[in-house]
Amino acid sequence: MGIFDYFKKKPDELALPEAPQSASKPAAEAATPQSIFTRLQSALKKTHDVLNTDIRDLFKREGRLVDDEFLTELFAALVKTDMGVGPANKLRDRVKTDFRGRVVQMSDVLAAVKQELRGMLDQPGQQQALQFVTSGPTVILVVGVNGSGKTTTIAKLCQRFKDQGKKVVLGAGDTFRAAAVEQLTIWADRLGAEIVKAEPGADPASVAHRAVAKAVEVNADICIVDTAGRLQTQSNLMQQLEKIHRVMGKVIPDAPHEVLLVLDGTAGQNAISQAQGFSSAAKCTGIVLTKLDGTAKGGVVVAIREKFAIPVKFVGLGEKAADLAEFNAQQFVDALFEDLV
Ligand SMILES: Nc1nc2c(ncn2[C@@H]2O[C@H](COP(=O)(O)OP(=O)(O)OP(=O)(O)O)[C@@H](O)[C@H]2O)c(=O)[nH]1
Repeated sequence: MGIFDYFKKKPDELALPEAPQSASKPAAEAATPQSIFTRLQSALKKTHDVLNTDIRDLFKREGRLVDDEFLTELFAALVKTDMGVGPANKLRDRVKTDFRGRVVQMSDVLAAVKQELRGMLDQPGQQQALQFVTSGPTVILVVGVNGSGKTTTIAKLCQRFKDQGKKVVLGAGDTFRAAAVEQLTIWADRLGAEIVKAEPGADPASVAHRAVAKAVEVNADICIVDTAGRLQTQSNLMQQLEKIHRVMGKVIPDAPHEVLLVLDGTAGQNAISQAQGFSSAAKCTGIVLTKLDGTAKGGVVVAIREKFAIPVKFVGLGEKAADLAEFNAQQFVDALFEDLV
């Protein structure tokens, strides 16, 4: 069911997305590091369970000799999370270097795996936090394939910015689908954000241009522009993204300041190939990996970090407006191996 269908339901049937809180959210409801970790932990439960079952199996008996058989089994357990062969090989090699020929406890191996994994996920030098400009609106363009969670992510970001007391303008740049415009309009109304839209079939670049101009006019802090879902193979649509870029830059010279590529976490390794085409054509500055809560392939974050020069900035942990967390390597690794150590 698309998110739009939820709005057609009666309020008491609305499991999601949740209605926004008032503009000034009570401090008690603000996300604490602990509550974010708990949410991350429950979102990663499927991936965690698959990995933990396999790793526990490796250590059925206390103390295990690290030999070729063990290393192959460890590799297989890691690869199942969809982290990719390269990262799984690296982790196996680390364990091989540290422990080969020795009898080890599970905690020894996991400490080494966790440390190596954190190093792989933490990429110093990358701007992981969203970059805000110091004057004028910060312009965020949101791109991705159909159904990856773009509109939901925009709503989540909008809620986050409104909670921070920021003024937000949304641009309904998915002019291919009337429902997408309507969906974003409902979100804008709920969240108290201004929205710029056009008739179905209108040029999305013109909507993007008007949205940025409106953000300047009303002195907004943030302008977030939606785009239609597209495949990297649709070269005309990919060129359209470049046009959207150009016209935004005519209003504010260095806009868009962030281009977020929304990837569906349930796609696992397929998410990687989606990212490859987009990251260059759309000059992406960050990735939002959605639906981590619905997948046992959460290890794909590792593969994305390994392959791309752009950081994972956020992860989607559910369908509600609050289910968006800034990506944090330490928390991710801890949530993945929670209970094992
Ligand atoms: N479980 C879960 N579902 C999500 C998440 N993010 C989005 N969804 C769901 O994914 C579906 C598609 O989300 P949309 O936001 O409509 O996706 P979109 O990319 O805008 O779709 P198009 O406009 O068709 O390209 C909806 O049912 C959302 O509720 C998430 O983090 N977790």
